[in-house]
This record gives sequence, structure tokens and C-alpha cells, in this order.
Amino acid sequence: MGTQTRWLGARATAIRVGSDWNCYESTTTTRTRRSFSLCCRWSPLTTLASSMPYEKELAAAKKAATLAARLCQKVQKALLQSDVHSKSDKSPVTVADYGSQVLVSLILERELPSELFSLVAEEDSGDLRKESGQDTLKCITELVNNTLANEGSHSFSTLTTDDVLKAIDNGKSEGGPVGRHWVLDPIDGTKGFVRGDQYAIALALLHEGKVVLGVLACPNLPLATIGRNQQNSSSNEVGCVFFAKVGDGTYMQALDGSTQTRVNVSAVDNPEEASFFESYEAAHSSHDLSSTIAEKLGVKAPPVRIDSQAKYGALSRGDGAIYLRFPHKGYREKIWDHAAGCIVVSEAGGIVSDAAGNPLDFSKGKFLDVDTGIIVTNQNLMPSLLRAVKESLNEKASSL
Ligand SMILES: Nc1ncnc2c1ncn2[C@@H]1O[C@H](COP(=O)(O)O)[C@@H](O)[C@H]1OP(=O)(O)O
Ligand SMILES: [Mg+2]
Repeated sequence: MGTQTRWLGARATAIRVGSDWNCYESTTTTRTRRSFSLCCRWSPLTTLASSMPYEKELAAAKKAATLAARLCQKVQKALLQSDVHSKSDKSPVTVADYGSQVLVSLILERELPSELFSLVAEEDSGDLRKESGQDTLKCITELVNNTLANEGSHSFSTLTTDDVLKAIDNGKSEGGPVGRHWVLDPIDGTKGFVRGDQYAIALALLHEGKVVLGVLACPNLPLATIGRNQQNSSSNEVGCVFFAKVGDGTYMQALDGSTQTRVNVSAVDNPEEASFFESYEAAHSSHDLSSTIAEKLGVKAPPVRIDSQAKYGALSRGDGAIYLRFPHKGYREKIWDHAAGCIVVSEAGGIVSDAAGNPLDFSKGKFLDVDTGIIVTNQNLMPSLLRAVKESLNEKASSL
């Protein structure tokens, strides 16, 4: 038997010598022999891929989030072309929300058949099972079937309304510290979606309470930098997918599938050169508090306000250096609003914490135990940001 080579993707090559397969991990400059035990005997490529932690899960998550993004794009386009009356109507966003959840649920189940499937997702089918929800249910079913047919997922036979209800109800899991749980926000940033601005499909996997992979599909986010040097950008192209798995860095590619590039958070260490992100909606995060913190820190640039976890994506590629989120009293943060964003930023070298500097704990079910706020920045700026946050919160408390 001679020598045979198999390309296993950007990071590895398997070379067969006689009946043995050896795996070589490649970087741009070196090629180092690794003794992966699973690769040392003949094994199909799928076996090797599945031996890499969370590789097949990441591939499935990217496929699911991308397809869901296609569905959302279609609905947003129709929504923006419609008249003023239907723009204030909530039904298009409802249809897209459910449709996105159905697609993610179906794709994950189809692509990962051997897994015990647990999904913690924002929507449930209660309203669609009522008499008043029947038209919406039919509309969702048609939209999902059209999306699957148009995007080449011919392996699905035409779905019935019952299939759609079942796929939505897959998302009823409560999460928690044991086992694996997918976490989904089918449309994060519904306000931005309706306005025609930013939104994201946010999908993450928890394993024993920790986020191990995340995908953020941001259909309206420019591929070029936002927030700084915007005027120099030569490309108007929009639609990004950010993805990360634990220990493997963060990558970005175009929604339509360009080559992936590794991304890193900004390395800025002078707050005067930093810019910061916050919610577009003042109802979601206190703009006053952010502005006090930014001023104390010495940030000169005005805030960059965008909706959804697109902020985490933009931050992961260094568009800005800080993200401040201070919801109003009584609001409880959900895990699906931060899980994907958190790993996308942390694998890009950033830090995501609560206002006191503690890491976010995704192991406690649907909610995060955060009562003051969430702050995100790079390692250089975090110590001074924490000081500025502490001082600002103390001042706010003593002024009450
Ligand atoms: N009152 C609120 N305070 C804080 N966040 C909220 C509030 N209402 C909804 N959200 C959620 O905040 C996230 C978007 O925040 P922002 O875009 O401001 O960063 C979304 O997950 C949004 O939910 P949803 O996903 O249903 O749109
Ligand atoms: Mg959300």
C-alpha cells in the first residue's frame, strides 16, 4: 500500500502510510506530527472530524444559524417594503422568530442524530396552538418549507403544521449545570429587526454549565469595520457570521460563505483611543450610566449604539473596545441573550463579566444571576473599567 494524503480542512492533514493514518496539524509556517490515537488507524474522515471536540456541533450550528438568517432576511425585506400600518404590526417579527427557531431545531436534530437533544430557546408554541394562532402557524409552516426548498435542504420532506409545533417545542429545556444544552435566541434584537437595523441569530452550546461553542449570524452587520474608521471603508457588503469554540479562537465569515478569518479584540490600552458599544434602545440599558462610566474612564468617542448581540460580534473583531450593558431595575438577563456573544468575545481575547468583574454563570437555568450589569472589554482596559464602573455605581447609589 502506498502513501495517500487527505486534506482535513485548514488545520490538519491525514497521511496514510501502509494501513496507518497519521494526522498532521498545520500552521502557516510549520507542520508538526501529532499522534492522535484515533487517526493512527484507517478511519473515515467523519470519525476524525468527530474526534475533534465540538467540530461537528459547530458545523451543525453554523448551518442552522445561517439558514435561520436567510429566513429572517426574507421576512425583514418584506416587512420594510410594506406599508406603515403593517410595520407597527407585530406579526412579521413573530413569524420570523418562530420560523428561525423551527429551522435551528430541525437542523440540529437532523445533523446530530445520536445526541440526546436539549434546546433552551426563547419561543414556545402555546399561542400557535390556540384558535387565534392558526393563520400564523400556517404562515410559519409555509415560510419554513419555502426556505428549506430554496436553500437546497432537500433532505427534508414537506413539513406539516404539527411538525412545526413539535420543532418549536423542542426548545422547552430549562438548561442547567449537567449535560449538553443548546441555547438559542431565534431573533435577538427584535426592535432592531423591525426598524430595519441590526439583529442576530444567536446559538450556543453549553456543556456541564459552560459555553463551549457559539455562533452569531448578523445579517445586517457590515463586513467592514463599524464604529471607527467607518469613513475609510471601501466595502458596503453586509452579513457576517461569527463563530467560536472553546480553545480554538474566534472566526468571522460572510453570511454567504466567504473564507473565514480569525478575529481578535482590540488591543487598545489607552481609554482615550477606545470607543464603546451600548444598546440602541435606552429602555434596554441606561445610556446615562454608560456615559458617566465612559467619562470617568476618559473615553472621548461618542457611544456606538446598535441592537442585539451584533455588539459582541463587532467587539470580537476590534471595531470598538468596550460594551456596557446596564438594564433597568428588575430586568432579568436570559442565557440566550449572552451565551453565544460571550464565547465569541472571550475566544477573541476579550473578557465578559458582571459589573463587579465576576464571570457570567450559564449553569443556573434560563436566567443569568446578574443584577447590575454586564461589561465587556479587553484585558488591558478591564482593571480601569472596573474602577470606573464601581465609582459610577457608588455615585448613582448615593444620589438616590
Ligand atoms: N427591558 C429590557 N431591558 C433589557 N433588555 C431587554 C429588555 N427587553 C428586551 N430586552 C432584550 O435585550 C436584548 C437586546 O438588547 P439590545 O439590542 O438593546 O442590546 C434582546 O435580547 C431583547 O430581547 P429580544 O431578543 O426579544 O429582542
Ligand atoms: Mg434576545
